[in-house]
Amino acid sequence: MSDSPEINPDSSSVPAADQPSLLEDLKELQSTASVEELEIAETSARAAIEAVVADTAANRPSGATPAPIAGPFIDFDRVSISFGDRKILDQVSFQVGRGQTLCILGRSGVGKSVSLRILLGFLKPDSGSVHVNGQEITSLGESGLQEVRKHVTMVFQNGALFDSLTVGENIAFPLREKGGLQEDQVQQLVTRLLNLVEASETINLLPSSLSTGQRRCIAIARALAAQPEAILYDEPTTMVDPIMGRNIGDLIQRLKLQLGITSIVVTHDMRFAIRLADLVLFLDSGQARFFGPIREFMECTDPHVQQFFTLDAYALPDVGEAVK
Ligand SMILES: Nc1ncnc2c1ncn2[C@@H]1O[C@H](COP(=O)(O)OP(=O)(O)OP(=O)(O)O)[C@@H](O)[C@H]1O
Repeated sequence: MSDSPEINPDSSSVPAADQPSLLEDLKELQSTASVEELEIAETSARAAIEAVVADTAANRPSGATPAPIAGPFIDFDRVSISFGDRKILDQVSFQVGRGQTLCILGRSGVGKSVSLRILLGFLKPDSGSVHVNGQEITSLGESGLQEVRKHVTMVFQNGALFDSLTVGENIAFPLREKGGLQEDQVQQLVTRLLNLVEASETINLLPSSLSTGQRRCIAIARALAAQPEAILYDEPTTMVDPIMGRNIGDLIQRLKLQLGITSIVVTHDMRFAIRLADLVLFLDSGQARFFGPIREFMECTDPHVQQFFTLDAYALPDVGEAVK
């Protein structure tokens, strides 16, 4: 199969220079562009990334970022939650290292989104602990949780954009909220973030005129404006076409490789998970049936995992090939 998905190498074991980057996207231009055009495109791509990285570091208020701790950035330890007499998560554990991407897979209703809401403190587990950068969050009050949400943010399916504000104003919103930036700095950062998500042409549009996929890219740019260390995505490829799905996947990958963002992605899309994940959490009947590297997941012989592959192969025929 010519376009079989590649399994991502463990990012921690690959030298940065060998990792794919935004600049690799430019290789696609090689068949059509002149050497000069390529150099300009490459230079501006590199400049956009470096500028966002620099701004991300420079504009973070001093003392606002907790010092990195040794150990996982996110640690979900034996977490259980029930609604009424329905146990949704039963002693579920997983860990995500800084800069890693975890994909949470499983059939409908197994608690994937509930896990994200627990991580953001919107739901309290009945038992277990959740640490973010070493801090236990399940016992925090609202002000403590708001502090955590500055470092771990969420991109919702619908983008959760303000419909009355233009795209540019939506992205500027968290920058202005945070304070400390001159208006021209806000505008520069908005431009750079839109370049990073390759949507600069949308700056003056209202969200209602965007496609679902574009709204998600803008939501990612707005999430980045808050300078998070981790981004949680709930079904980022639902209701978008395969090309837009691939663009969103490429963007999540770039944020990992270029900005070191930690990602947790809830998805039904196996191809997406194969391309992006360092780690997989597979939820089934309240339990973590599998947690570990994507490569081991692909070889997992647990009958529940195998059944998921089989069902997925019905929905997406060429994923079956990838699983074999
Ligand atoms: N606040 C709540 N009160 C009661 N039940 C809830 C609540 N939140 C979620 N649930 C239930 O918990 C179960 C898991 O929900 P969740 O949204 O995590 O599923 P999911 O795995 O993300 O599924 P899908 O892939 O369909 O989005 C569902 O049965 C849902 O109805």
